[in-house]
Amino acid sequence: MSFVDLQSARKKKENKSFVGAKSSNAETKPGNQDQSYFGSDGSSSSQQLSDAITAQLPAGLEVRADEYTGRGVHTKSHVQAGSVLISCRPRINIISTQHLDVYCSYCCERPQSNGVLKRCTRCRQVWYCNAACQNNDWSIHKSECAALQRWKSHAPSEHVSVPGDAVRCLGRIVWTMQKEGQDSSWVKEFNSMQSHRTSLPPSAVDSHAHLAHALVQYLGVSSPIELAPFGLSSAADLVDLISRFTTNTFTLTTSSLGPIGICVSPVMALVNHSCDPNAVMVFPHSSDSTVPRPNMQLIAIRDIKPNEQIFGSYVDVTLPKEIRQRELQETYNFRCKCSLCVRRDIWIDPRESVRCPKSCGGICPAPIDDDDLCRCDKCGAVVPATDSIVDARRVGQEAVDKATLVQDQDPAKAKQLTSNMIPILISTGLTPSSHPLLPLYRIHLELLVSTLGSQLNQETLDEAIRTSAKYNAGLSNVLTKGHPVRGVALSELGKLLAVDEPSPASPDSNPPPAAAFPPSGPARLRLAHETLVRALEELSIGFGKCNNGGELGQEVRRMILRLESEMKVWTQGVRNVMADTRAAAS
Ligand SMILES: C[S@@+](CC[C@H](N)C(=O)[O-])C[C@H]1O[C@@H](n2cnc3c(N)ncnc32)[C@H](O)[C@@H]1O
Repeated sequence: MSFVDLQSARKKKENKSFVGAKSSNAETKPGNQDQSYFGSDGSSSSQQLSDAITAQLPAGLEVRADEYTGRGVHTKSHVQAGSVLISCRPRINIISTQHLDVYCSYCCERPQSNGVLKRCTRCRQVWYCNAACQNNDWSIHKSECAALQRWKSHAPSEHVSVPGDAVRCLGRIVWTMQKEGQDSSWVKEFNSMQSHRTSLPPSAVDSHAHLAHALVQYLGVSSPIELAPFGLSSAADLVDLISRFTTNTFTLTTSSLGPIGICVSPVMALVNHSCDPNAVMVFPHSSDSTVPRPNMQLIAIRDIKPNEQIFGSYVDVTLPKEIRQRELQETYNFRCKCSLCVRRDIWIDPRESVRCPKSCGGICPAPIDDDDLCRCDKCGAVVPATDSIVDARRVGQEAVDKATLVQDQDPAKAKQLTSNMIPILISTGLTPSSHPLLPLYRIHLELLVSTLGSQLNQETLDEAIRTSAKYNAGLSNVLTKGHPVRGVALSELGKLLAVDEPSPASPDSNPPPAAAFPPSGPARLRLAHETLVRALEELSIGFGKCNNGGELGQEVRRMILRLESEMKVWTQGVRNVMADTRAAAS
């Protein structure tokens, strides 16, 4: 439906207007009392776009709505890849339970070198950098502190002595509402976010009910009337709260994309999803200490034309379409119709591809059913034994699920799963970007890297480098250049290559080092340098040019300089030896 169609549809909706393209126009100015918009499920919603949200949008951006995706953020002018589109401190953030003693619960930073976090002496669950962070957090932690103590006193065992992340985040949302009042801009901002209460899929009803139950317990409320001070006067309000939370929450990450918590930012929540995004949300941790932490940024990873919509991604876009669609439907309640999901041309998705059986260099679609006829895109060769590929992918998916589940508690078991499954999937012809080979490479790499700290040996280091190289090759086929996931993975590969070799191959070893991967000695250093330079290029886009690639970009830059001086020493050493040899011969 076009913008004009939308306006006529709007007229049929009794006097209501929507937040539209002409946001500067008085008729559609955000904050008008009669505003509503068409939700992505086609029903009209009463969410109003709060003035406080539009005030946070930079001048070059505006909110427009369409019938399918609801409101979304559009650019008014040309934007270059690597530009910061929105920068803000999330309104609410919490640190995940397993990281509570690692990251400050106010600024979400790790303590500076040699520093340690300090624990709240009352609840003994939440940690801060210093008294300043604790004071800044106290107005909300005050209620949280009492609730955490109450929860712990009723917990049946030590490992459930802290409520789940979602419940703790919901707690902070409602205590902020209570503290700031029902007419506050926070309540307006929160309530203007999308809710799917009227169209919840059956799969979501149980999880919402479970969350609601845990929240009520956490708040220490024993009757519905006691929810009134939080602005929750009916069960519908409670479902709305949880639906808004589920639909609009972001993962809080480190400067290298490690998940450490969750956060809510109503302005960022206006960004719609695409499986082929032109922007990403990151926490770059730039060196500018004047920026309030945590600092969340929306960054363009492609050049964006004027009037284009900005899309982030809500799910892992390296996953195949079927899995992405399922996750988007279950959590966000929509069927994705992005350019990648509706692609109709003859195109083989690298996420589901196998190598040509005749090794011509082409690829074939991975069979979904035993009787699929799959041909190479270059030479037309037919993929044989499709049933074994279908089976291997199914078992591979099971291995991914199981390895993910046991990765932290039983890494040896997880490694056994990945070590067994990877060669099977390679032998069926899956390409490195194919699912489930790509996530298996990632998990296997994480497991190898985690053992390197305690037992650095050449064999494990080399295996980690080979796995990382495969993982990077896979990512480069499915993610745009400059996507931060690519930058982080490349920097990891560069760092592994730069590790001092515990027992480098001798020049006369068999096979000759020049033919082996990874190379040894100076060739390895050169490759490390080249990889880190490429990583820095990608990080400078994905974590923002003005942030110099964020904290990780700065670390990579320092490593590049160190390698350059190391390589100079090598080169000088070789020159000296040659000069000595010449002198001795003459
Ligand atoms: C974080 S909100 C994004 C802003 C939202 N459109 C609004 O009006 O507030 C997420 C919700 O937006 C809608 N949405 C986001 N991306 C979409 C897409 N590509 N297609 C359809 N609906 C989408 C879905 O309803 C989803 O649950």
